[in-house]
Amino acid sequence: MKIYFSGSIRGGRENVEIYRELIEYLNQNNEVLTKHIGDKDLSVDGQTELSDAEIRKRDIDWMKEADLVIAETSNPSLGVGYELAYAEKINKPVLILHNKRTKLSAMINGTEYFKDINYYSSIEEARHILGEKVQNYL
Ligand SMILES: O=c1[nH]c(=O)n([C@H]2C[C@H](O)[C@@H](COP(=O)(O)O)O2)cc1CO
Repeated sequence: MKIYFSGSIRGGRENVEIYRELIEYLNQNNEVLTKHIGDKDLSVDGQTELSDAEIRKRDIDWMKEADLVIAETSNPSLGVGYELAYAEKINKPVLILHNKRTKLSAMINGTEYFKDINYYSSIEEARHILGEKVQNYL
């Protein structure tokens, strides 16, 4: 299955290690199209080798190609929020992972389209959730 993994870049890179581990785990049995999100060398500046218009076009194309969008929403990010709304607009299945420490935005939690919202407190728990749920989207 092709997965569009969504996570914060310019919103802050504090959770990059979580993104990296989850992408590595997902990529064992799937193809993650957005592996760069887990790249520890990618800073808060984002992918400076591309223009912002090129980034947006590539990412929208990847999202259209993907079977599933997985968004890690713990670190607030305008891009992640935009991607979630875009996934809703094109009717792409969405699974959300959110750390229990913070409260998810009402604009996401209050959207009926986002039914698969999963709260976790450890990376093991997050991996377990993905292990249980991703296969349901096959
Ligand atoms: O360099 C980039 N590359 C890229 O693929 N994105 C996309 C993928 C991420 O899921 C999302 C992150 O948005 P933001 O940068 O606003 O936190 O936007 C965003 C940027 C920089 O905004």
